[in-house]
Amino acid sequence: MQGKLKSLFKTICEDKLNSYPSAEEAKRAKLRNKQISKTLKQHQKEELKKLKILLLGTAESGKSTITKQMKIIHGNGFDMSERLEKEILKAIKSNEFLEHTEQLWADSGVQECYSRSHEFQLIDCAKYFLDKISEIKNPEYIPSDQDILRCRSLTNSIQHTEFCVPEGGHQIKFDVYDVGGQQGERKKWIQVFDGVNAILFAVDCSSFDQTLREDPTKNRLLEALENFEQVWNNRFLKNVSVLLFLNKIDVLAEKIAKGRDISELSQQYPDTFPDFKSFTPSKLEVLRFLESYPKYSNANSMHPDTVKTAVYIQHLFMKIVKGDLQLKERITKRDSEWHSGHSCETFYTCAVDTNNVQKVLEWLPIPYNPEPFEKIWTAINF
Ligand SMILES: Nc1nc2c(ncn2[C@@H]2O[C@H](COP(=O)(O)OP(=O)(O)OP(=O)(O)O)[C@@H](O)[C@H]2O)c(=O)[nH]1
Ligand SMILES: [Mg+2]
Repeated sequence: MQGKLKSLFKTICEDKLNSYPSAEEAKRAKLRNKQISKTLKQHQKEELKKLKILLLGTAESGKSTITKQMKIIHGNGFDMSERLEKEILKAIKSNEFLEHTEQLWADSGVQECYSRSHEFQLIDCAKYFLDKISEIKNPEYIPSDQDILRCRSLTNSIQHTEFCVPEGGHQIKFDVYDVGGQQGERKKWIQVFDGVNAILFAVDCSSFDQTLREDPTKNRLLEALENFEQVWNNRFLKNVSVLLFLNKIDVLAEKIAKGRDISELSQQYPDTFPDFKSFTPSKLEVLRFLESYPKYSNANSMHPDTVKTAVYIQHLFMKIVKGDLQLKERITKRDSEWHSGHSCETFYTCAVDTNNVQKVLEWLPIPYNPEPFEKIWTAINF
């Protein structure tokens, strides 16, 4: 018995001795600890310089096009393999197909049909590519940046893009999330709401006379307003500021020049769309618009109703921001105190125009700055 106790005591002592680290091991553990906390601190610092941007908005509003612009302006652009992978090249069936398409596009009946394209579903870029079939027919054809920007490809999963922008001696990392805007895609949006620094909400301003692809009974602009109302009043986004991109101003200008008129909506939905004819934008509002589009400053280059329509649409979105317009009964009414943690700034954009987007994006690192949006924007631009 005594012998057994003795050996047990010996085993315990040896185990205990083994469990204590040697001086050398303790030193190494301390060093490892130091390294880990250094890495953590470094990581925290990097996290601080990271901006998570969410691109939201209904389908075909231009979210993916803006992401492509970010890649061109701040990323590495598109390399040859990406260009050759583009849908444009996949869409070219054969030379014979292109010949027939070219002949059809030259037909007056088809042109007449195109002039009424707001009455059916046709992608925006159709005319752009049909006008350049002779170039696309060339076996040497390689899509240009503009061709890639015009190319339409529906987003049906959450797309993540990263790029860095130098700012004040350090790099700000942008984490951009592009989502699908069709009704069925929007339930996925909540997955990326966590830790968002800013929302970039895209609106197709030219869509006032079109209906949704996924629901032909629903007006596209009304859908965009309702969707924006949901985002602006979402409790998870209470402290997230919104950059509202009133997009496709070029398409809007073309439509107005052809005689399309937003006042038709006032007749259909008088509670949402106030009388357009009696609406007059202020001088400052016109100036703000022209600053984004200096080419329209020449009175001959733009129908006067273009700026009027763009500002009219901006007012509709601002009414939602101010709580003066409620579209969906089920959306909880929030007061100005509830909204005090975020703001909304609007921009008139043309997502396929790199200069225009660059001008707007130059301002993007600013949400990193603790100053409120309005103050900075006013100081820089007006
Ligand atoms: N002319 C013109 N075309 C635009 C503009 N913005 C986007 N487009 C075109 O509109 C089409 C749709 O744009 P996308 O960027 O794919 O739209 P999206 O919001 O990502 O759409 P979903 O992925 O379905 O949510 C593309 O063919 C773009 O080239 C614009 O400002 N002007
Ligand atoms: Mg998309």
